Amino acid sequence: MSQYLLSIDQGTTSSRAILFNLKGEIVATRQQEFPQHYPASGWVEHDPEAIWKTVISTLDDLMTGEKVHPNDVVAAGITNQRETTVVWDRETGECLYNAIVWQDRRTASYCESLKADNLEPWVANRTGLLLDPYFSASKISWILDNVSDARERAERGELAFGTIDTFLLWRLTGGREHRTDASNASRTMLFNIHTQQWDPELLKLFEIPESLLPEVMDSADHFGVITGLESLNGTHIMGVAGDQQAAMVGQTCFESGMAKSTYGTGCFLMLNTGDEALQSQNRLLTTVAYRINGEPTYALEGSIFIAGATIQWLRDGLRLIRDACETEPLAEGTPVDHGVYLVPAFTGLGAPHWDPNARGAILGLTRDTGIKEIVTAGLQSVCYQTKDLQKTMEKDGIRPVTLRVDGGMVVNNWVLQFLADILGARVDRPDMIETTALGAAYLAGLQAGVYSSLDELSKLWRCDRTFEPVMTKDKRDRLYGGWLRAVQKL
Ligand SMILES: Nc1ncnc2c1ncn2[C@@H]1O[C@H](COP(=O)(O)OP(=O)(O)O)[C@@H](O)[C@H]1O
Ligand SMILES: O=P(O)(O)OC[C@H](O)CO
Repeated sequence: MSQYLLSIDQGTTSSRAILFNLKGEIVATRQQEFPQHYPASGWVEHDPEAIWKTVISTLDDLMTGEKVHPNDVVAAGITNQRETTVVWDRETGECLYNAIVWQDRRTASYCESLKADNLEPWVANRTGLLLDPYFSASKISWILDNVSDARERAERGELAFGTIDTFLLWRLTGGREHRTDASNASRTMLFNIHTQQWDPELLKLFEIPESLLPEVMDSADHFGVITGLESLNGTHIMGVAGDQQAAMVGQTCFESGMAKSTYGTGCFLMLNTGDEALQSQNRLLTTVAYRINGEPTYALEGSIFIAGATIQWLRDGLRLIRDACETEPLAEGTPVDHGVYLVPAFTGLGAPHWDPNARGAILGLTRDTGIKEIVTAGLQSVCYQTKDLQKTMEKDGIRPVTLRVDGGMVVNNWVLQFLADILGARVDRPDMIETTALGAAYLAGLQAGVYSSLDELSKLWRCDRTFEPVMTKDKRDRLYGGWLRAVQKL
């Protein structure tokens, strides 16, 4: 009998079910996209039922298609797009409103009003986060204030809130378990990262009844048992982590100073700071990387809202390319100093600017500008934004000892070479780039006793390719100077 770990990876644009063998190698994958809804400028929503459908159909398809019996699955893990907020009725399981997605900016003015009351330092001290619509708290408040009767029902204890992990766990366990893990809780802006508990003062500030909230567990823990999904009945869910934190586990960045950067829809650079919740003086976030045996490990995070989404926009919005893989040959045939800068502030700017009202721009256009310059500028924008994060970390006196990259974009060798050049630092790509799903599987495997320690997992990491910087410092400074001027113009 073969033995597997199963990972449920619920991302911003698609849901994936991945089966790993116990060496952490992919055995089979299923993936399904679902629609994005943009009901107003700066608003982004998902239909939670569409998310649920893609999750169960990828799971069913994987298990039946690969002829795997639930008894062959040692344990399952869930990893998810973070912050995205769902509120549902505990009795009927019905959602009150669409999921409000992490990218959604509708609560920008509410967050501004809290900032105007000088509450940001107070909130940041407790949560490690900045007052931005990105996080769940203001999204929950919005639902309670805008859906008819929601506040009264919440006060009567009839409603449940969850990030996507919690929503899926609730549904997969037939409404039995209302739980999350510390990494996801740390993105809500209601969780005190020092006490590792929901913070009553923050609940008061955001006017959120405590009865809405899930129980907070370790990231490797016993979350519940799947019922009502024939292909997986009886499977134990033993790992949960937000997708960026799961990627950190998948990349085995377990030592203080190790960093990973994930290039999917957005880009999220996280640096392990060990048991110290190091606070940035330069607008990076402090977050829980993972919690194991009750011990939190913290990370500094730089969040970039738009990375691979720029390439999707070049494909679907501007129709300059038909497929993301066309970007690599186009960039290879373009000098890096073509003078065009694309600033993809489609949903505002994240770290280190945190400007929800900024919007995108293309600068430096001339009569010679063509598709290849604009596409190359799109790829470069992702690297320049990573440089912004590196500079910000340096201001905090921190330089990563290693930078491991992953996510859908890192198949692009040109991007990784330009990244190494513009950072002036080595970039390592592992042979397995599905590190988010792998991290959730590792957490489940740890809890199930498949792996005895984090050290054992570290030994499984394999490098596919290292990218060393070759660009001169002069050229790097010149190119990056142009980017800074472009951002300033916004
Ligand atoms: N060859 C490529 N070059 C540049 N970007 C790419 C390439 N292939 C995929 N991408 C980008 O990677 C992203 C998909 O990565 P993925 O990790 O699956 O994202 P997510 O989990 O956020 O949905 C897409 O935004 C896509 O545009
Ligand atoms: O869905 P991804 O991979 O772009 O990740 C989204 C992040 O979790 C948002 O914080």
